[in-house]
Amino acid sequence: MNPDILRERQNATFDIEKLTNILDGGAERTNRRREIREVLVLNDPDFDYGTPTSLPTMILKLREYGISDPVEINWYKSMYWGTGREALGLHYVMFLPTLYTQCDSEQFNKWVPLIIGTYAQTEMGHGTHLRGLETTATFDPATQEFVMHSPTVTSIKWWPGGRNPLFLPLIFLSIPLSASLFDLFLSGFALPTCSGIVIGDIGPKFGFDAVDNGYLKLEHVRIPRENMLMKYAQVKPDGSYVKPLSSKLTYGTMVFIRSLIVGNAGIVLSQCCTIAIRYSAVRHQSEIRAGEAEPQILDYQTQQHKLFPLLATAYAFLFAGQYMIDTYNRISGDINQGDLSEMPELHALSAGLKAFTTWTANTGIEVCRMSCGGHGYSRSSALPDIYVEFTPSCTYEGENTVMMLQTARFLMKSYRQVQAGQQLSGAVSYLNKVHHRVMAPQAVSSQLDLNLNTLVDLYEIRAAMLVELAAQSIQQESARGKCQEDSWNNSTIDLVRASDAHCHYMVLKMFRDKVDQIEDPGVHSVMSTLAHLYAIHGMGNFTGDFLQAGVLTGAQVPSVSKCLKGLLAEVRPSAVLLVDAFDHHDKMLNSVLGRHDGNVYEAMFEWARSSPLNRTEVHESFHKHLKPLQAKL
Ligand SMILES: CCCCCCCCCC/C=C\CCC/C=C/C(=O)SCCNC(=O)CCNC(=O)[C@H](O)C(C)(C)COP(=O)(O)OP(=O)(O)OC[C@H]1O[C@@H](n2cnc3c(N)ncnc32)[C@H](O)[C@@H]1OP(=O)(O)O
Ligand SMILES: Cc1cc2nc3c(=O)[nH]c(=O)nc-3n(C[C@H](O)[C@H](O)[C@H](O)COP(=O)(O)OP(=O)(O)OC[C@H]3O[C@@H](n4cnc5c(N)ncnc54)[C@H](O)[C@@H]3O)c2cc1C
Repeated sequence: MNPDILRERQNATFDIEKLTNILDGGAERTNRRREIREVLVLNDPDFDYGTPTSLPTMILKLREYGISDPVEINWYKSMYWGTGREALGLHYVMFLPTLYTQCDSEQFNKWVPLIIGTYAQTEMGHGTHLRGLETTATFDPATQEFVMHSPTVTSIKWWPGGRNPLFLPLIFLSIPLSASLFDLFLSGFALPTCSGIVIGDIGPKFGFDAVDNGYLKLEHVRIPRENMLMKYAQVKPDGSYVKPLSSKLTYGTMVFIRSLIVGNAGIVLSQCCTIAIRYSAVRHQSEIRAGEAEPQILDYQTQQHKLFPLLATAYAFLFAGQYMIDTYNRISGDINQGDLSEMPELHALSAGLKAFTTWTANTGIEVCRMSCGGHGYSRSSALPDIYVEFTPSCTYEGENTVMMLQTARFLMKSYRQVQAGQQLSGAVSYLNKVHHRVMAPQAVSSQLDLNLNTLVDLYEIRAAMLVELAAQSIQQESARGKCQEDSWNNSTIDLVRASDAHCHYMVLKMFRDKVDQIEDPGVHSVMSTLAHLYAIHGMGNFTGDFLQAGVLTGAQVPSVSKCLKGLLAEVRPSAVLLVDAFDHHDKMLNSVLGRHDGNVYEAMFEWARSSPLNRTEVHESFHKHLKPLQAKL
């Protein structure tokens, strides 16, 4: 083991295993995750990663082991495929959940065990604006079929991932009866027997190469009436339409996957922090004091300032992901029982946190890559591949700006309710104080109050102020004679800013609540330090907001920076131990820089030598192209 990394692991001030258990949701979950990793994947003689049979093997193994929980599927897949994506991601996280949540019992029993599918909602002309989707599904009572049709070039289904060229069970969103409502259809076409279908691949992408994203054009293709997913809405044999309790129930799968993406952003950021911090512990470069040995780059304050706030953010997002999934499971359980009262809040929370966490993690991956210098740009670091695979999460499953505006819609509605004298509960209950003006900033002392509860209060006041400012912008636009829609559009910068601040407050609050639950003194101490770092770092990035909210004075601003530097120094001794607690297996990370043993250079040389370009002393292209050319010169 590299001596630097060995030294970093001595004198631990907290129990790493206990922290890993907290991240997994308990010791039993840690044991189960490791069982899946060690027994069901690594020590499985059929484990054949990287071969053409990998995908079918994985599917059959998941079924053989009876793994159906989304988190356990993700544990298995991420061990099997490492940090990359694979062609069946969409099947597990969108196609199957749609069948689970939108099929009636007969359809469920008929389809779920049997098929692999994709989710074809987006069209060439519309990905965000679902009410603008153009694909039609027209019911023909004479034949008891729906006629599926792509009326325009912009209605061609575009992007469905994992498009299987031969058999095409897919979930469709189409406009069967009226522009405002659309429903889900399962359309199983066996190509090429089924005429009226034009299918293909949309071509090379920025990345996501393991997933074949396709296109699908339908020309009056007929499917049985029974293929409409009929849990919430039905078309009867006589053609009568039974509307769902809410038209937004059709959107349920997107809420589910957005809820998963929150935790996934934490996982991906934790992978990158593991790579960058372990590498920064073994990389020596330049000098701090003339004549002395080159220091570990982790001892540079700027390197700590790049990485330690991201380390704190990774923990914050992992805890937010746990909260999001628990909230999703609770509310979707209520929805299943017909209680839709909290559906709007679930939508607003999942949409906002999906955007907030993916935007932050997306930027953070690049900071981790650049903090590793040239070796960070090598594919051997795994950081370029992680970035390329993660960055579309800011676009898919709800484009982030649009998602933030959905959260803003909920915040504005909540603000209006408070103005009308209603008492709010849940995540927006802090807006009650705005109405009663108890949001007045506390007496701000000359010293920065570092109590975590106080910091959460300051973030709450900041969010409330920005919500109020956005609402006032809309009111001012209306007062200028603008219609409601234009008043909204002319305030969308403020609205996104308010949603961002609301999510930031929510994430810090979840972090603080999780720290409060930690009983082990050592783990509590180090997690409390990270939560403080997360809060103070955000205060440094958004100082203007806190000044504008009156919860920070100009005189206190220097102490924010001073406090931040102190917290960076406090984290430094535990940095490697804190990434060890993420418990990412070398085989999954697949990173020369992030190896657990820290033996980076030896592994990098071996990695380079294994490159296909180094198979022969002189590359064949020399003999094929250059040598004949030289002979002519
Ligand atoms: C730990 C385990 C980890 C597992 C790993 C998971 C990681 C993930 C890996 C990646 C997986 C797969 C690869 C990705 C493949 C990508 C697939 C896709 O992208 S599928 C397509 C996704 N498309 C979208 O998300 C479309 C976005 N657009 C919309 O959702 C809507 O058009 C919207 C919400 C923008 C607008 O809808 P609409 O116009 O109908 O509504 P209004 O804005 O007019 O609002 C009216 C009213 O409705 C409420 N509303 C809207 N949506 C919802 C909802 N979903 N639920 C509840 N309520 C909703 C809205 O709030 C308004 O309410 P009101 O009271 O009137 O204000
Ligand atoms: C890797 C990848 C995989 C995908 N897989 C699938 C899949 O399997 N199945 C599927 O159905 N789809 C899939 N998609 C499509 C994806 O869901 C859409 O790209 C996404 O919903 C964004 O919609 P759009 O492309 O129409 O972007 P647009 O909405 O056109 O966004 C373009 C710009 O317009 C802005 N904008 C749009 N509306 C508003 C508004 N109301 N207010 C302010 N600004 C606005 C956006 O903020 C953005 O800046 C995938 C996409 C990617 C990148």
